[in-house]
Amino acid sequence: MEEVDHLAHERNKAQFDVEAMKIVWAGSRHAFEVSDRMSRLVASDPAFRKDNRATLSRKELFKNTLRKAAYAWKRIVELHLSEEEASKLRFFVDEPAYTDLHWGMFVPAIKGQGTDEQHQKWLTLAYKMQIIGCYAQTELGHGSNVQGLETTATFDPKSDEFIIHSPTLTSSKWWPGGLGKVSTHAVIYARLIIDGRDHGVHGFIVQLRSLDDHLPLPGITIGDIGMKFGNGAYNTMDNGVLQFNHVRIPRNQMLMRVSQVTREGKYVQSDVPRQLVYGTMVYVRQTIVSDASSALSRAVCVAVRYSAVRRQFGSQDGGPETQVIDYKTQQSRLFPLLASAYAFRFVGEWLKWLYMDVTKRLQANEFSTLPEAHACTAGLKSLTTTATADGIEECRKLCGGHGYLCSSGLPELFAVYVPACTYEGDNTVLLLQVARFLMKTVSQLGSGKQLVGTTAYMQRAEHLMQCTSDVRSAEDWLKPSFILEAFEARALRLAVTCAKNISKAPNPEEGFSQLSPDLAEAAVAHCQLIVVSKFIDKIQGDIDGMGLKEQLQALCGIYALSLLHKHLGEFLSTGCITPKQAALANEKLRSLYAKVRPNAVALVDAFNYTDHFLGSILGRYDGNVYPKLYEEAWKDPLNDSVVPDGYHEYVRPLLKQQLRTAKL
Ligand SMILES: CCCCCCCCCCCCCC(=O)SCCNC(=O)CCNC(=O)[C@H](O)C(C)(C)COP(=O)(O)OP(=O)(O)OC[C@H]1O[C@@H](n2cnc3c(N)ncnc32)[C@H](O)[C@@H]1OP(=O)(O)O
Ligand SMILES: Cc1cc2nc3c(=O)[nH]c(=O)nc-3n(C[C@H](O)[C@H](O)[C@H](O)COP(=O)(O)OP(=O)(O)OC[C@H]3O[C@@H](n4cnc5c(N)ncnc54)[C@H](O)[C@@H]3O)c2cc1C
Repeated sequence: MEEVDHLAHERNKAQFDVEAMKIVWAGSRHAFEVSDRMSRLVASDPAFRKDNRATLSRKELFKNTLRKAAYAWKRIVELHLSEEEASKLRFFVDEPAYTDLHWGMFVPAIKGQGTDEQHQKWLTLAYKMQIIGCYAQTELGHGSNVQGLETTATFDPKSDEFIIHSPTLTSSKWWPGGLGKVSTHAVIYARLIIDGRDHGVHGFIVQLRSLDDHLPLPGITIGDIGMKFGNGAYNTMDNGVLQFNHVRIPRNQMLMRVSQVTREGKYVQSDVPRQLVYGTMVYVRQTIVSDASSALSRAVCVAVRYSAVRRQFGSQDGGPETQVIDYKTQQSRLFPLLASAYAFRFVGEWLKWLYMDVTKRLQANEFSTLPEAHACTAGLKSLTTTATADGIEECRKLCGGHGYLCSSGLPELFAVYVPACTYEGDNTVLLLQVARFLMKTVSQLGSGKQLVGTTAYMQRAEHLMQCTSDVRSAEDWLKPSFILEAFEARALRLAVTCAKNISKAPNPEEGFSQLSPDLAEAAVAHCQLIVVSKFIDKIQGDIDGMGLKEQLQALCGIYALSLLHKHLGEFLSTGCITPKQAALANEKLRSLYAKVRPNAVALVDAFNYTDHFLGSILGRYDGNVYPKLYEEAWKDPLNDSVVPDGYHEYVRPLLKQQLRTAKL
């Protein structure tokens, strides 16, 4: 039967070159080609089927994940895929698995914190998956407070070993992904104790399970921590618990790039800053920002396509009803999310560049940009994951009742995604790290110190603290200089107000603690400024293709002005803009929604997602929603029989009883 594209009329309206936008979204032609090839490879292979996850028991689900991970590795080896291709393939398999932690944290931890000899030994094994590793930092009693970890690594000079021990229940490692059932090794974080002296938290490579029979090694107790939020979802991952009972490891299994312990038991701190022990978290936070754009764009793709298919009310003379995407309220909820998906894509690209830059500098023993890299990765991880988790849920609501069906793909996407607000640093805790960085920067204002990078705008404090916006027309709000000035002034004024209020407290720590809700808001304002400014930079760079710049300008305007609208209280109370200018911003926003409307479907097509990856009947490329939803319902195991199991035991007797009562 010929396939009908129910969204063709929408695609025909597009005013830009979708194929060119696919390249911009992917970052380069090369990145697009790799991504496109890997997504098709996964989508066309029935071994990667994923539409049955919500109906599997935990054990079936987990075994299925093991099968897929093994099969993915087989394909990676058979096809001689590069690291980039392999990581894309795993991405499109779209199922959290122990391999995420092996490649995403265990390998980077050894790379970042190990010495050359340690790389030689451990990375060689890890690259071939001859060992499987995880990242075991969090404990039952402490996650955010890394300095509060209790596991100990005591140096025994006699045997030249460390004794790894869990002294309390709360020191049990708790949460590490891949730990529960699969990992043979872990990078664990423990307090280094030498001669009774505590040198703080350090990383160690520890073998957990036998490479022959997979049983835990002596002194190790290990298991899965149990079911998590949602059906399917993150339950494909074996988040684990681990206790050590005086487990011995050789001295050379402490990760020794940052500091070393000599044969004689001397602790040597190299020139490298101690904070590099936290380096893996900086790396992963950076990848999480790019992942946020992937997750949000996926939900937005579903909601945009379905909003174009769905009709409700407004039929004139028996004609078709209104597509719900034409309701202005739908647009005002949906288009800022579409714009955010693009914004997070571009800020993620920039953050990757920043991370690579800081890594190069660290290799050359240049550490000056590390605090900024920490603040940017922490802040943007927090900002983008909060917005994405909220955005996925909003997309579910934008799809009405059908959004609540698992076959919409949105409930599972939300359940898989929402822990990103907690893992790799609780989002509030991370905002407070940004705030600390901002308070330090504010305290340097006027000292003559040159401010660079994302705080360079504070250099113009004298102007930004007293300026009023020159916006006179709605059109002015499209000018980058007006938008930037309003966002810079708001961020700086919020930060300076916090600093002033802290200085009134008996001491800075007390002041910081009292002011922390305001500080978190100041951190959000600073991070939003970064996203807006990187979006503007992107548009001002090389963008080829018919109509691309216009569309991206409209999306950038929507991103910035919808934030301005959402945080109007802050823009007005800090005196950055007037109520009149706020009304003009709203007027511009409405016109931008109208500009994006005919392009909305094409703008989500530019994500180039296969139907397999989207995993959503509502978001199908061809928009053929209703027949497929109807078909899908009959596949539910509950529909295997007409009369359900349990009817004769629990329903029939009730009905009989009512019959008897009725006769009486
Ligand atoms: C492609 C691959 C995909 C991969 C996907 C992977 C799968 C993902 C699956 C999910 C997997 C989930 C996996 C998981 O979840 S893994 C577990 C993740 N855990 C966390 O993220 C814990 C969060 N807590 C912390 O990071 C620290 O304890 C914080 C930071 C809160 C405090 O810390 P502490 O009490 O020590 O600090 P302090 O505040 O006195 O600060 C002291 C100084 O240190 C500086 N500082 C602090 N931190 C950093 C840093 N990082 N780089 C550079 N510098 C840093 C700081 O600015 C300050 O500097 P200064 O002011 O003195 O100059
Ligand atoms: C799905 C998932 C996967 C994970 N994978 C791993 C892994 O592979 N390896 C690993 O080591 N860990 C892992 N973790 C653990 C994760 O990193 C921690 O849960 C996370 O860092 C948060 O720490 P916490 O649980 O101690 O939260 P808590 O710090 O206990 O947070 C509880 C509340 O207290 C607030 N709070 C805490 N401190 C402050 C403060 N100073 N100021 C203000 N408010 C504060 C928080 O905002 C939050 O609202 C995973 C967690 C999840 C959910």
